[in-house]
Amino acid sequence: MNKTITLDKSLTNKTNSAPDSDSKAHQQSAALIKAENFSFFYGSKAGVKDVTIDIYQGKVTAIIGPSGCGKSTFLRSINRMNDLIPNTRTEGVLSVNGNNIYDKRVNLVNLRQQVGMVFQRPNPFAKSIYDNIAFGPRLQGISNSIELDEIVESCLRGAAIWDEVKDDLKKSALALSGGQQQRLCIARTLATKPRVVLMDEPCSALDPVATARIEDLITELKEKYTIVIVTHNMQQAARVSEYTAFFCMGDLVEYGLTDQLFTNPVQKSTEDYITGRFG
Ligand SMILES: Nc1ncnc2c1ncn2[C@@H]1O[C@H](COP(=O)(O)OP(=O)(O)OP(=O)(O)O)[C@@H](O)[C@H]1O
Repeated sequence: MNKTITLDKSLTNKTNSAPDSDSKAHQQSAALIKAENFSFFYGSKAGVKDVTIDIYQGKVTAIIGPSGCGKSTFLRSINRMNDLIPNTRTEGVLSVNGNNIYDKRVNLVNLRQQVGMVFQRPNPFAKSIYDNIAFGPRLQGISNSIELDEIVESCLRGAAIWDEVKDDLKKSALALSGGQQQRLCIARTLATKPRVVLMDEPCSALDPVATARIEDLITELKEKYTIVIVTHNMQQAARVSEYTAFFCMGDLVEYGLTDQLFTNPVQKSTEDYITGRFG
């Protein structure tokens, strides 16, 4: 992943591309993430099977489905977080910006810099607010204090938390509320200048007010980032995403525009899930 990122312009719609009715959105965005017959195995058991999907740049894509259907497995595959689990393997291709991320030559540090991740529970470092944000840039070799100050401010602004913390940058991040901690973690992710932000149920530990702030933030962030969010909350998927992928038992069952998938699903199992008949 040392290559400069350029869009793969040759992408065309194929299985599990979003439907043609969204031609306007297609004109404006290209697939940044592409899975082609991608499977991820834990031992002999597939967590996700034969997934083919185009995920569009600058859009929010929600991944929904019942517990154990492979949502997190697929999400974590996009920045190879699952690599840490022993006895796992993949089949097929998963590419980001035209680069097969499971190619042996991929530099994982670069991959995770370009594909950041926000987890279920906020996980700030036991450091100051400032040092949480400056951590990644410092690792990337930035030591100039003026430059670091600018990065810290712009990332905290980008994550809609600057006004709340600007006078307390030396305070421990652990002293923030849960919702503030999650926005701080989003700011920390932005500090490495990712192209993609993966979010694994980012609001599951938050109250409704903090959840609403994160949802507003997601809507703002999609101007600059491609966001993929796993959520159990279908209302949240409907509120924040343009595209939704419904997984069931490791299969990608249906993928399309969020409005269409929720109002006029093609597959019976999608309809059963979104109407609460199972899951
Ligand atoms: N570390 C692991 N080792 C072995 N099997 C795993 C591991 N993690 C997940 N699995 C299996 O892979 C399948 C998909 O799990 P995954 O966590 O991706 O589902 P999920 O849809 O995200 O579930 P949930 O909504 O409950 O978080 C499940 O059958 C699960 O048991």
